[in-house]
Amino acid sequence: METMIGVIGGSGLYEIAGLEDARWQAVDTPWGTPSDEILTGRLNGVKMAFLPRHGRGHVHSPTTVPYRANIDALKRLGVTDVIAVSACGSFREEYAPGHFLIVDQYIDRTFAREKSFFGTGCVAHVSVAHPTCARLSDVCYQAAQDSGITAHRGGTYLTMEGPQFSTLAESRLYRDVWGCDVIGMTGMPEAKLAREAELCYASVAMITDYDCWHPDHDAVEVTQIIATLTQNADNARSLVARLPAMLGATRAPCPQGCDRALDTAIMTAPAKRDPAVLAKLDAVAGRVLKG
Ligand SMILES: CSC[C@H]1O[C@H](OP(=O)(O)O)[C@H](O)[C@@H]1O
Ligand SMILES: Nc1ncnc2[nH]cnc12
Repeated sequence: METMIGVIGGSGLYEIAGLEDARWQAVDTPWGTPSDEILTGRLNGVKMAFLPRHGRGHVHSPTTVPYRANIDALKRLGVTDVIAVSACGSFREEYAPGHFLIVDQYIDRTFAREKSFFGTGCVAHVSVAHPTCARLSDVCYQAAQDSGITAHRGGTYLTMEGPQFSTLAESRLYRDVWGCDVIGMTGMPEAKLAREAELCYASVAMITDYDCWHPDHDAVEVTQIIATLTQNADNARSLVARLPAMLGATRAPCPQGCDRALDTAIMTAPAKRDPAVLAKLDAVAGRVLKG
């Protein structure tokens, strides 16, 4: 199967350079309009798609990012592997601003977002026990190291609703009691939706601050995040630029089964499925619903 790499750029990463045949493309979805047009092209012969999560100019808040439309649009374009880049606060002394963390677990504290493509008319339950793709995460970790970035492999991303940053009590709870490694506002439901859409998904957290728990550092502010991101956006671009050569133009099935997540997930009996709901699932679940 042909590889197509989808990159979701977070705060501070609104475009990538160097694509051949680059063009910004509007994609309509049954779930609404994505955050922005999608930049498509090729890098080292591999198809690429880039979507700024908040839109160019940072238009969408973490709550209003159209997560379902974004994932559907990438799937609809033929994306197979999604690399999600996110600015995150650190709960660990040794994960310092400027470092990257390849996330492998989440705690989802969001409450004001649509979290599934499925529901009345077509109910499905996918596993998110291992919400990121180990194969793709390994490649991201290697690409970070090859780029000279201080990178860490594996950690838990606490996703808060925002848009305000945490209180000190929340920060201490997430760090000292729940053992989380980083905090951000966008990792969920994005990762859950990518799994429902049978996309391999890896999360690259760019650490920008120590949130507000650290006695020797001021509580996080946007100016601090932007300053760290400005210094590190080139690192993120360097990581992304290495991915096509590492992943190759064709791909074998995911060893973890991310690309077959719906094989046993749909509960609603075929005769009871709502045709209007099925029509909306054409891109996300077409593989299992067509048959
Ligand atoms: C810029 S301050 C907080 C903002 O930055 C992160 O966004 P993203 O995950 O898209 O890089 C964080 O989650 C908040 O949305
Ligand atoms: N400390 C923090 N809390 C939530 N989101 C963030 N994004 C970057 N730093 C953050």
